[in-house]
Amino acid sequence: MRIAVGGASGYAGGELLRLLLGHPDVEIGALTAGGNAGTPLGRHQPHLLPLADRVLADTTTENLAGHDVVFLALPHGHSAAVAKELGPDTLVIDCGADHRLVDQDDWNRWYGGEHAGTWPYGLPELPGNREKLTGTKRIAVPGCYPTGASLALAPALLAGIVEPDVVVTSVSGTSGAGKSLKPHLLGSEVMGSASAYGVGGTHRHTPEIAQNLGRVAGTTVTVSFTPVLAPMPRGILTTASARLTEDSDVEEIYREAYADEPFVHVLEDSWPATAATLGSNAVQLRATVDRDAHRLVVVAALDNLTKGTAGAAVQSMNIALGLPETTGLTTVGVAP
Ligand SMILES: NC(=O)C1=CN([C@@H]2O[C@H](COP(=O)(O)OP(=O)(O)OC[C@H]3O[C@@H](n4cnc5c(N)ncnc54)[C@H](OP(=O)(O)O)[C@@H]3O)[C@@H](O)[C@H]2O)C=CC1
Ligand SMILES: CC(=O)N[C@@H](CCC(=O)OP(=O)(O)O)C(=O)O
Repeated sequence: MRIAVGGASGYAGGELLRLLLGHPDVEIGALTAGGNAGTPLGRHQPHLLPLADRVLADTTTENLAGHDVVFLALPHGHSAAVAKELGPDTLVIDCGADHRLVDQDDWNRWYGGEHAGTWPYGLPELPGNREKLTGTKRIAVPGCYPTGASLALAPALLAGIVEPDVVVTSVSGTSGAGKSLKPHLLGSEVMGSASAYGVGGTHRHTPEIAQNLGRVAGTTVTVSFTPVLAPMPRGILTTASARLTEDSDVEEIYREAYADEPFVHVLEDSWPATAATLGSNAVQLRATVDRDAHRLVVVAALDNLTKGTAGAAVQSMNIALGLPETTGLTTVGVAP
């Protein structure tokens, strides 16, 4: 199976290629970029030695056509035009946000411009998603924050044990912001400091989290989401909470919800930490009850570039193509 990666010089593109180099059914075809087209991949992804001499092509439909699978790891708003020109037989996997949202008003408010449509959503662990991914030729990969937040709260909302009004705080590593130069991500700004941003319900992942949880709960879910930037290259640690409507064995609800999921690990003896998930497609999570506050509290850790993007893309590709879901993916992290 020949694959192409649009945006191969970026963080998500690099992680896709790291995983795809270990996928037994994949042959790596075209690799494209924006301004860095014409330069060797090794200059941008020195960890991908087997591909170091490959020269990046321009991100055009012509260069990406003729592959069985095309991954698009491009900035928001750039995937739709490319995807439209790729034939219906090509599996197109968009790591950006262009095809995630269902509601036109949400799209207009949070992104704007023409809405390219909604594709099957690459978070197989949410009810109904795995079936929609099977055999599809178009996949929208979730945002990294919605992955942690949705997996943290879905079992409780599905079981109906919490109010549909949730609070989520997620600490993220800096690679979540992409590779292009951003003054607030300069080492001197980030090192030795954690800082909140997108505060007060202004982050564009808020509607995506609400969309996922609303679908699970069968009712509108209000989401108060705060992202926090931390001085680490990768990883997301999410703390999510909601008021309980009844006394329940939350540990058992979470254990059962994810018992058959190869990539979601419910911890019993320790609390999730990002370091344990680095480079792995695992989400580690644990739920408990804050008895005095009468709230469910869930902590979830994942690698924003693996399960948060590229790993989810490969996992979803496997499902779409009828391959074993775990092919080319690991739950083994890198530590310390
Ligand atoms: N980083 C993360 O944790 C996550 C990222 N994503 C999504 O994945 C996508 C890529 O993100 P990320 O890898 O972090 O971003 P990067 O900035 O690291 O990479 C962007 C890639 O797109 C290319 N590119 C930029 N502008 C253009 C253009 N005008 N035309 C064609 N190619 C272009 C860049 O090429 P060049 O080097 O030439 O500029 C580079 O290869 C985004 O949509 C992002 O939202 C999703 C979930 C998590
Ligand atoms: C730390 C950081 O800046 N993170 C990014 C989220 C990256 C991501 O998941 O997602 P998209 O695919 O939706 O861009 C941000 O807050 O914009």
